Amino acid sequence: MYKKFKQLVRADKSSGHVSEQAFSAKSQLSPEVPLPGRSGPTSTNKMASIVSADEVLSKIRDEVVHEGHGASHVFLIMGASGDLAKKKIYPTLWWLFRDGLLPPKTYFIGYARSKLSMPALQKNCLPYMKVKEGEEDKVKAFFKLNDYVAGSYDKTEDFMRLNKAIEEKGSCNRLFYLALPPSVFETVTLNLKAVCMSKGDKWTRIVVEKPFGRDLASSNRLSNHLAALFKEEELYRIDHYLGKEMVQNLMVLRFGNRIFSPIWNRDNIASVVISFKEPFGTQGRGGYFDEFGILRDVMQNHLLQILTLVAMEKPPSTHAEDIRNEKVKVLKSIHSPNMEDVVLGQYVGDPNGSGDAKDGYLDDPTVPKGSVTPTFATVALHVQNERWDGVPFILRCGKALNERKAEVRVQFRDVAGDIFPGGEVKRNELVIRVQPSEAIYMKMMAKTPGMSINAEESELDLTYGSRYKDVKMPDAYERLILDVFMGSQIHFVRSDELYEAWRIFTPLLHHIEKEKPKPIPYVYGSRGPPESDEFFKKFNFTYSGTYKWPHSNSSKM
Ligand SMILES: NC(=O)C1=CN([C@@H]2O[C@H](COP(=O)(O)OP(=O)(O)OC[C@H]3O[C@@H](n4cnc5c(N)ncnc54)[C@H](OP(=O)(O)O)[C@@H]3O)[C@@H](O)[C@H]2O)C=CC1
Ligand SMILES: O=C1O[C@H](COP(=O)(O)O)[C@@H](O)[C@H](O)[C@H]1O
Repeated sequence: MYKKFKQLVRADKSSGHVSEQAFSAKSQLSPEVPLPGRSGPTSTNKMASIVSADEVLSKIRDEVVHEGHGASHVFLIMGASGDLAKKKIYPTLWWLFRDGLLPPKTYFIGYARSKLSMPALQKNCLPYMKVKEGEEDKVKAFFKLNDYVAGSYDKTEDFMRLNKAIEEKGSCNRLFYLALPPSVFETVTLNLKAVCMSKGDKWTRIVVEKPFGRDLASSNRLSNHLAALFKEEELYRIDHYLGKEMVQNLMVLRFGNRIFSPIWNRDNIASVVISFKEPFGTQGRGGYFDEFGILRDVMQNHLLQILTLVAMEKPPSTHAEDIRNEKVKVLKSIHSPNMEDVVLGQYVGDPNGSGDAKDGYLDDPTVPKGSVTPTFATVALHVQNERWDGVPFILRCGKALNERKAEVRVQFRDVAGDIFPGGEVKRNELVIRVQPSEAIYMKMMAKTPGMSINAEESELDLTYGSRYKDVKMPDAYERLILDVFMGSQIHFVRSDELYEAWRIFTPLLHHIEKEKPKPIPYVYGSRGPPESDEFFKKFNFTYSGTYKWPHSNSSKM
């Protein structure tokens, strides 16, 4: 029955196979879904021109809550019994509800195979919801709006029951969050399309979580499947890094400041480093991780998305399609890296460490014996266009490292004709710290205060913790889920972006899988393999180690 249904939908869409070009043409044509009560691009521009999180939140209240035309919304959590649902999705919905950011008539329905009662589901989620004292009544009110339907992922009758539960809420917009394993993805989406779509003037939006395939072919299969069922503007592919404050800030920083545009190019920038570091290993989830490895888990999506925002040309507007068109152009200018552009590592236990740190990746009982899956990778990508030719973009990510950190480091070229004796002049570096403790700082030379005329390293510093003391910084999922309510796709991945991301990484991934190069061992809690630092030098990133920041506890701010 599913096959037949799929064929029918495909037949409807002429060829049934949606090519890369077709994706691209279609998404370039389709305008962004407008905010409730407003026309598309204008409203989106308005949102993007606001900088502070507080302003954004109050604007959202205006736009979504008060201009929601009184429409009912049902938020469906598909896979409601799972890890993502309990740790991220339910807590996020609760925070949005608590802060009054959701449209007034929003209901929540969880769906999964487990025969759970609502109190049992509530018990699973509560530990992650950070309910504060005094919020007990509100949390009760939140759960009163929640229902749970148990059903299979492949029986249409079960989806009919789900549809009935939705219909009991009246005519409503429907937002399906697919917090599901890839194995049930196809049958669930087929059933949703068959029996659970909204009717009349109400919309249906589908939020899709990664993994979006595991290489170009599987990702294309998934994209074609989804394109046969839903319109691109109904699909929201989440990359939660696009919901982070400092990642969203990249556009404003680059295009809202006159000082950066003239220097943002190969004439002035020596190299760009985009880093992700985590201080813990696979924590017993190595079985899952081993199927993907760090390149698929973090680099191909989060770090590459950040790269596109650093490297893209200025879009004509902040309309989602204009931004995503520019991001795709950057990706199209990147060739696949080969093994000379790569350092791979795998963590080993630290005999002197405590707790988890004693165990290496291969000590995780869920990891296959002798696995060569990398838990650390440094890759140099080259954006071969007029702006960036010759500027390496060094992407680096790893688990079980010495700290939690995500940052972008734009290192400028050496000052020409240095007049200061003793080699004191160091390269400028613009650092955008994504997490923890958001900050933007420019490492720069200044005269040593006092009688001397020496130059010394100092900084221009925008530390969010001190500059925006009372601003509540929303979590990435809060922003992104609200975006879905509002119909804004700016911070979601379009199908052609996904295509290009896999095109870049698939040859390398296949090579690694075939040749099984042994990753370089690095000790749990270290900075990764020393070879990665050598690699940085080779790709024109100069580390002097001389810069000193006066506040010793800066990274804890
Ligand atoms: N607003 C704020 O909060 C500000 C905070 N600071 C803080 O000051 C401190 C120093 O600033 P930062 O810009 O990091 O200064 P540095 O240029 O000294 O960079 C230090 C970082 O360089 C990396 N590194 C170490 N050895 C090498 C190597 N051989 N090759 C390449 N990279 C290497 C390390 O990070 P990795 O292990 O990731 O490679 C290290 O953390 C940081 O803690 C920073 O957060 C500074 C300015 C403003
Ligand atoms: O997507 C993923 O991201 C998390 C890190 O997210 P963060 O917001 O905590 O930085 C990572 O732990 C996980 O392996 C990866 O799949």
